[in-house]
Amino acid sequence: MALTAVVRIPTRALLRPWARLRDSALGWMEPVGGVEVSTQRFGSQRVLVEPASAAGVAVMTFKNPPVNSLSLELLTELVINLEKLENDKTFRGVVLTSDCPGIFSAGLDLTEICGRNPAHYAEYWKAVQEMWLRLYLSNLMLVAAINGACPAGGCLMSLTCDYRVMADNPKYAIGLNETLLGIVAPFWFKDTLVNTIGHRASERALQLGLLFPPTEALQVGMVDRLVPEDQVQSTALSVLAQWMAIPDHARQLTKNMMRKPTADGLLKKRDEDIQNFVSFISRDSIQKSLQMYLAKLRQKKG
Ligand SMILES: CC/C=C\CC/C=C/CC(=O)SCCNC(=O)CCNC(=O)[C@H](O)C(C)(C)COP(=O)(O)OP(=O)(O)OC[C@H]1O[C@@H](n2cnc3c(N)ncnc32)[C@H](O)[C@@H]1OP(=O)(O)O
Repeated sequence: MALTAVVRIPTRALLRPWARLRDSALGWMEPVGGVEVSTQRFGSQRVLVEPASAAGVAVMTFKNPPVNSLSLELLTELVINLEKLENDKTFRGVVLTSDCPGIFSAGLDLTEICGRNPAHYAEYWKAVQEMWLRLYLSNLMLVAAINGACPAGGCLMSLTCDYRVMADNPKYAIGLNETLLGIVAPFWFKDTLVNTIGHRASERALQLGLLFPPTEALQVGMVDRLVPEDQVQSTALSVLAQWMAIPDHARQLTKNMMRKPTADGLLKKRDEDIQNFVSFISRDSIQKSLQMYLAKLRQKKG
């Protein structure tokens, strides 16, 4: 496979995302008795962040209708808000969930990787890498409250969390279905899955692009718990309450020990991975496959 395209990788956007988006954090910190504590809802247009009633816990809700596709804007806002939470030492745990009924996230925004130019693909892929690295290596305890469909990039996002609670609704499915779109999950998607469900199950799931209904997802270990739909968030919060009992320092060092070697795999060749992605996604045959897939999604309604 010849991977020869050379593209300029824009660095302005994600290295300093603060400079790119207007900060809409209202009442981020309130001085109380000389100590700064977070008390109010904050976040941005597509990522709401709300302190939970339990101390030290926040709920991060994705709100990018209709399907929470991971657009460049959503990815940027996610990273900004995560960084705020990481920097605010009052928070130790975060529940990630969705505001779109029946959908956790439809994964990467196909309109970002279809019909655009190489510079855009490079900028977008850098944002996807950044989202994965920040979530995967986060010092915070992350619990995914999967309240709907969770394909591809949505599944990847949930796999970066420390624990996954999924709605027990057979209409929903979770998995890395990239091959069904004619594309290939990159090595770091694969590594994240292997670290979660093991090599053999990953090999089968990735080749076949399997989307697991909740019961099968639980059996294979892709999610940790199934609960009725209206209990997904409350269960995620109670899981976090249990994890909060562990001393942070020891837990964080342990998490880092488990995950750093996988993250290093990407950190060592981020630029090469971007070049590979841009070459691959720019091919006519891949663009045709993506266009056909998008057209099929759009036709579903008609
Ligand atoms: C070298 C490495 C190379 C490549 C690696 C690239 C990695 C990619 C990973 C990915 O994440 S690719 C994205 C994969 N995602 C999917 O396959 C999910 C596709 N969507 C669905 O299956 C369904 O939309 C749903 C189950 C999430 C929701 O179903 P439903 O509630 O019936 O909604 P609709 O299907 O009617 O969709 C509403 C609306 O949203 C558009 N849309 C859906 N998914 C995406 C998406 N991922 N990106 C952009 N837009 C999406 C859909 O076309 C509809 O648009 P309308 O204009 O018709 O309203």
